[in-house]
Amino acid sequence: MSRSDPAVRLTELTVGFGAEAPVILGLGLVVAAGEMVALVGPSGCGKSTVLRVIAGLIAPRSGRVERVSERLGFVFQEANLLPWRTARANVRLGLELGAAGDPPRREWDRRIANQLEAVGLGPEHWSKRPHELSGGMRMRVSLARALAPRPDLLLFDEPFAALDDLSRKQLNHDLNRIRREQGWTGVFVTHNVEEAVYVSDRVLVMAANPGRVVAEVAVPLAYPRRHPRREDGDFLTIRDEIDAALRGVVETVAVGASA
Ligand SMILES: Nc1ncnc2c1ncn2[C@@H]1O[C@H](COP(=O)(O)OP(=O)(O)OP(=O)(O)O)[C@@H](O)[C@H]1O
Repeated sequence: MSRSDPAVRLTELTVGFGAEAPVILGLGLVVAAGEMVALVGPSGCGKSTVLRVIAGLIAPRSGRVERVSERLGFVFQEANLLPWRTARANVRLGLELGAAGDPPRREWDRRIANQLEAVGLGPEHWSKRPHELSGGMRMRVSLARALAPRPDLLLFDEPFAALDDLSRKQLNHDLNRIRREQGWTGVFVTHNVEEAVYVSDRVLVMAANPGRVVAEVAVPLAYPRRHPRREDGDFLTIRDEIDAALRGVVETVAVGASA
């Protein structure tokens, strides 16, 4: 794909494990450069699998996977920090594992400091080890580690699901700011519809058995996005539309199960 192409394009994707029936069937997904797309859907519909296919960790049975850039970051629900390393040294790991010579070593300290500041972690925390940080702070370190090599594409697998509601909302807000500042493309898996609407430009609703996209809802809300947004009519309309699509998916499953 050339530079003007979408950042990610999945075409007629079918994925299965072993001899089992496919878990994803005929899925298509196009993510424009700079766009954030959220994936929601019932447990087991294949959201994480889609991320792993995009990352090249799983080969599909059939279909095409196209990605403009190899510069990819992955953020998981667990921060997965090295317990013996400080916050700063954990972010350094992102550079150690990145492309050799990029950025040059003399720029590492500045890059690490910039990313820790971008994710809202002050210098007073940089020398702390993970057990001295809160869950929200650990996630911020994890985010900084993924951002440090300056990826073009970030894949988020329920990154804030284990956090309390306030921390999650704060991180949603900060993520929007960081994306605006840094301009990467993202695919964000979540079970939380409000979060999906808050952090994305478009929400795709997936159904299970087999996993596929059944609805697509645009989120034409301008930055900055406010919390709480209960008074924001557009936000509620969009959230309700996604909720209705999800209810449809779950009811279909229930009817299928009783048939
Ligand atoms: N490595 C694997 N081997 C066999 N089956 C797998 C493997 N990975 C995923 N699956 C199956 O593929 C289906 C989709 O799993 P996936 O984790 O992508 O769903 P999900 O939508 O992310 O679920 P959740 O919301 O619960 O995290 C599930 O039925 C799961 O059991």
